[in-house]
Parts: sequence; C-alpha cells; structure tokens
Amino acid sequence: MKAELISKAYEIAKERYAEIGVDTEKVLKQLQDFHLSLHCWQADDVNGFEVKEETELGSGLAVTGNCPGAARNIDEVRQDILKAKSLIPGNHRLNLHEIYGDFKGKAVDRDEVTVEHFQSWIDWGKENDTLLDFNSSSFGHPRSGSLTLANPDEGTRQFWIEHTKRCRDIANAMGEAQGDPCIMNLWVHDGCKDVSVNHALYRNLLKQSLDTIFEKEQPMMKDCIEGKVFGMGLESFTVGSHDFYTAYAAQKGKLLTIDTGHYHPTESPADKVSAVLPYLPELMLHVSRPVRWDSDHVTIMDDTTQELFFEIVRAGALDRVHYGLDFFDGSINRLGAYVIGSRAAQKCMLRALLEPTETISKLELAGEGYKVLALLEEQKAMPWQAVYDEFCVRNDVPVGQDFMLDIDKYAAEVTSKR
Ligand SMILES: C[C@H](O)[C@H](O)[C@@H](O)C(=O)CO
Ligand SMILES: [Mn+2]
Repeated sequence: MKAELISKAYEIAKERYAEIGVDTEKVLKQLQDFHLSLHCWQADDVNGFEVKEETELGSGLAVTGNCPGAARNIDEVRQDILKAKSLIPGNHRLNLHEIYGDFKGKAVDRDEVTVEHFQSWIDWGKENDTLLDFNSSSFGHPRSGSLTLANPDEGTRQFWIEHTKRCRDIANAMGEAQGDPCIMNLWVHDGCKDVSVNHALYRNLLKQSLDTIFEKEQPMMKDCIEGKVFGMGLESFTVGSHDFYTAYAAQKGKLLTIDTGHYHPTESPADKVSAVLPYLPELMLHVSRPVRWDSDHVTIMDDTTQELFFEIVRAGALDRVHYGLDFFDGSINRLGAYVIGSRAAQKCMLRALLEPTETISKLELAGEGYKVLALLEEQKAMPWQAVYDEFCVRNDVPVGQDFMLDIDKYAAEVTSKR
C-alpha cells in the first residue's frame, strides 16, 4: 500500500475524530500499550513437546484440519511465533501451556515438571523482549479421563494437584525472571458426558483441590481460573462452570478468565465485564470465536469481540484486564490465523478507544436516547481503519492485506519444507 495514501487517510481521520473530541495520537499511544498474550498452541494444533505415545487431544478439546506446515518442535514453534510477532503491530506476550516445556526428548510426567524445563523459554523471552504467561495442562494425558482435580479417586486428584502446584512454581519463577507477574491460567475439562447425580461431590472436590493448590503465596504470578459451558464428549455437566469459578474468584480474590467461546450462544461475554469487576481484582480474557460446538475458531471482528472491548474501555478497566488469545485452527495457514486473530483483537480495541464515550455517556444521562443511538451508529463508519493503518506504519509492519505476501513467502521458504 502506498505510504503517501496511508498518511493522507490518517490525517483526514485525525481531523474527523478531533471534530468529535477524540485525540487519535493519544489513542495510538494507548494501543501501543495494549499487549496481547499470544497463545503458543496455535502453532502446532495444541500438540506440545512431551515424549508420549500418540494420543488424541481429547479432554473436551479437538483440533480439526490438516493444513501442512505445523510446527514440529520447540525451534519451529519459536520461529513461527517470532514471525507472527513481526507481522502484528506492537509488542506482545507469549502464553505457554505446560506441555510446551523444553523436555529435551526426555519423558517428564506432569507431576515431575520443574522450572528447569522452562529455563530456555525464560531465556528466549529475555532475548526476544517477550514477557511470558503460563497454563497448567490437564488434557491429553493418560490420567486426564473425564475428571482431574475433581476426581473422587485420591491418587488421580493428587497427581493433578501436584501438577498444578508445580505449574504455579514455574509461573512464579517466570514472573521473577522477567520482573513482571506471569499470568497463570487454570482450566480443567472435568465433567460428565451424560446425566450424573454427583454434581455437588465433584464441585466440592474441585473447591478442595483449588484451596490446596492456592495455599502457597506466589508473589510474581497471578492465578486465573477459567470456566466453560461444556466440552466435546463432556456435554452434560461441567464441574468448573462459569458460576463456580466466578464465586470462587470473588471469595478468594483470584482472576476470572473469560473465554469468549465458553458461553451459551446468546450469552454475552461482554456483559460479564462490568458485572464481575466490582468483586474481582482483575480479569483474563481468552479471545476466541465459538461456532456451534467449537469454542476455538479464529478471532474476527464480530459483534461479540467488539462488544467485549467496548465494555472494557467503557468500564475504565483497561489496566485490570489481561488479553490472552485462545483459538486454534489446523485447516488454514497457522501463521495467517495468528495474524488475523491478533489484528482483529487490536482493531476491536482500537475502535473501542476511538469511541467518544464521555460525550455519549453525558447524552445518555441527560435522557437524550435518540442521540446516543445516533452517535453509536455513526461510530461504525468512522475511519478507524486509517488509524489502524497508521499504527501498522509506525510499527513497521505490513499495512492491510499486505501481510499475506509475507505469509505466503514464509510458507514457501519455511513451513512447506516441514
Ligand atoms: C488449550 C485450551 O483451549 C485452553 O487451555 C483452555 O483455555 C480452553 O479454552 C479450553 O476450551
Ligand atoms: Mn480458553
């Protein structure tokens, strides 16, 4: 795209926004401070680096598609993530699952993992100016079954408690090493495929497990807990539902993870922001896109995502939210998926930052209903894209669809040879 054209369009956009009281230069600074946490698992279809017998992902999760070029090892995941980062404006964090440890070809069971298995990631983060976040991994293991932390079997439950405690130690060490708290997410698939009568038992067990896991103070990490409406093969009941974790987080001062793919089709994740923030310290997002039974399609600028970012900005909660991504699609170019999803999340944030919220809020409080509607409608066609293009230019990344050229080149030179 022609640099001159982009700059002209931006200058016009800047004036248009100034007319409604919005300072695009200030917004560009805010967008620069908006850091996504890129999920490592999009690079290799949630495979990870454990030495294991071929196992299906399972545990309520599934990745479909066989687009060639998936990363096959730690070097390829790192290479792809750096490539993705070079095509996404701004600087972003990396979100690691425990199964992505540097196990060096050795079988390390989940209750044996230590920070040593993540030392090379910590070093990589430093070398590449990338802060790390972390996740315990309860899926895709011979002991995953349908119940982990809520399993009535003492041995199985203790195995997963030990795993999760170790993950907190690792997250805390990451936080210490990077001088910035590591955000550690806990999601377990625990649930039932069919009708069951022991819901209270499972939930009490999950609560007890969480209490044990969280006993140790870990100052350089933050715990977040993520509910889900159902998982594949676990359709009838989810132990860690949204209500369960919201209540737990409120009582214990933990962060709640809102995964936009984890709710009923007509339930609004955006509406949860102002509902839970009076009770919770902070939120973690997993920005994704549900399509029927799948919760993990690539993020796009759909209404759900846009509304979520509007709600965060309108609530004045920008610095109380952590912005993780959580989609995985093995049917399209994986690097393309990273870039499309990340840019879509940024654009939704940009549009929210460009809203003349104060003006609209005053009109609403003055009872000027039609003007509120009118201004909100007008925002939809304001030239926000020109501001995003300028953001790309200032960050020295391809503007608009030009990133496809880089992705095709990378596919030809790198991923097609895998
Ligand atoms: C890899 C998983 O998607 C992730 O850990 C979890 O956050 C989830 O959303 C499960 O549906
Ligand atoms: Mn998630």
